[in-house]
Amino acid sequence: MLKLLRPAVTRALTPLGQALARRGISPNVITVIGTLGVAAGALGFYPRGQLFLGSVVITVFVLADLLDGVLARMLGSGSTWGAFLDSTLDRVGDAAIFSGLILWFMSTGDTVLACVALFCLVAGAVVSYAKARAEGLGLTCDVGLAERSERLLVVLVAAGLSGLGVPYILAAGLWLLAAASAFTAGQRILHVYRQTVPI
Ligand SMILES: CCCCCCCC/C=C\CCCCCCCC(=O)OC[C@H](COP(=O)(O)OP(=O)(O)OC[C@H]1O[C@@H](n2ccc(N)nc2=O)[C@H](O)[C@@H]1O)OC(=O)CCCCCCC/C=C\CCCCCCCC
Ligand SMILES: O=P([O-])([O-])O[C@@H]1[C@@H](O)[C@H](O)[C@@H](O)[C@H](O)[C@@H]1O
Ligand SMILES: [Mg+2]
Ligand SMILES: [Mg+2]
Repeated sequence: MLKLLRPAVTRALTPLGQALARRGISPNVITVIGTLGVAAGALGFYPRGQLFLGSVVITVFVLADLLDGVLARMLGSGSTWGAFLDSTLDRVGDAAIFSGLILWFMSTGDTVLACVALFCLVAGAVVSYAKARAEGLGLTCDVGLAERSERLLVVLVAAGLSGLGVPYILAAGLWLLAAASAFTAGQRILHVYRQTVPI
């Protein structure tokens, strides 16, 4: 769904991409800085209960994940190493976000929400892995309700609003995300099954 915003976001990030390209900055540098920023924001703020500030910092750095691709395409067609680095470091960023929340829930004694956040992390990884593995096998898997952008949107907005004092929003967001991620994993598995098993 959020994929529809990609052309508009690309247009918005193009001037910044051009400025970085003129200075000879590599997309890989943006990828690494974005991941370090996401990890620092998530592990520096979330475990201390600073959920609003954490979400704002993570949002700023997670947008580097769009900028690196814009810059790469501006400089040519993008590199195989860059594509690998981008997807691999996305896993590090995702792990940091949910680990930050899990550490916060554990410190408040909320083991149920800690488990839900852990489920979101694992289910999100399964969703991304299913697509990567399918594409590695020469199949397609570009389907699903909750892709990474949607998952990030839900967790960042829910954590941010919770940090502003909105009650129950983080629990509601995480339960919703857990269900949507599990559903998406099912959609992708079915999509690959239909391509591989003659009916
Ligand atoms: C008060 C409320 C404030 C709200 C503020 C909202 C601000 C949000 C602003 C914009 C939201 C924009 C959403 C856009 C969605 C776009 C959807 C999309 O498609 O995203 C995909 C991206 C990038 O994915 P990927 O990395 O796979 O693609 P790339 O474009 O990078 O291309 C990859 C190819 O590029 C080449 N390459 C790459 C890197 C490299 N080093 N070398 C290369 O060669 C190579 O060929 C690759 O194959 O995905 C994302 O996942 C990031 C999107 C994140 C969206 C997060 C949205 C968060 C929004 C709001 C959170 C607000 C919380 C604030 C708290 C306030 C609470 C009240
Ligand atoms: O499939 P999905 O879970 O949205 O997300 C995936 C991302 O998490 C991954 O890092 C990216 O490089 C892939 O192209 C794919 O889009
Ligand atoms: Mg990217
Ligand atoms: Mg990425």
